[in-house]
Amino acid sequence: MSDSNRALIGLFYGSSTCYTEMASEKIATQLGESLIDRFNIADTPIVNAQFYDFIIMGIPTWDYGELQEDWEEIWPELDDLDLTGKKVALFGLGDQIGYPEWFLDAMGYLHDKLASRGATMVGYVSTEGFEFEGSKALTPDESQFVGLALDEENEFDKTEARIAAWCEQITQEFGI
Ligand SMILES: Cc1cc2nc3c(=O)[nH]c(=O)nc-3n(C[C@H](O)[C@H](O)[C@H](O)COP(=O)(O)O)c2cc1C
Repeated sequence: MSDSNRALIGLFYGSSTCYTEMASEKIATQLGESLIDRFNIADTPIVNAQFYDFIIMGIPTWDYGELQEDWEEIWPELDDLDLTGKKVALFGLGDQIGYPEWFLDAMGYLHDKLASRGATMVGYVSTEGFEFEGSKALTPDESQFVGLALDEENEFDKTEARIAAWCEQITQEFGI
């Protein structure tokens, strides 16, 4: 894709049963399709994220606190990214009732990896209203998740409002 065809924001997601993919569509609709190029990491090399100054990444947690399989496969490639000067916002999908001790863990792993590659991480949200026992996706004071928290198993009815509020938040934090 040439520079002139590229949108402002690059969104990269992995998804095994399509929930993260559907959330990525809703986020693109909310922010405006013309602002976003959306990629499934199963088909697009993650190094392409470097073309964008504003990056969104979506990751579900699987198998008791593990990375979703496509993220797991490309994980070593994240070490080659230079994200200096880039702003990155994450969204994570999980199940706070089925897996309360590992809620959204994978988003936490991705957050720490990208921060170590120089990214400025934005898009944190309050944990208020969620019920879980443990999560690797929390800020040090445990008051916030390090990205948008979505639970399509138990709180699908809250997803739309959560996405709308978060998109407004990251638009401000991106400064676009
Ligand atoms: C076998 C299995 C294991 C899961 N393990 C976790 C987990 O450890 N932590 C969590 O927060 N959610 C867990 N989930 C919930 C998924 O993250 C959730 O279903 C998510 O929406 C899947 O997203 P995807 O369809 O994009 O892959 C698990 C779901 C399944 C079916």
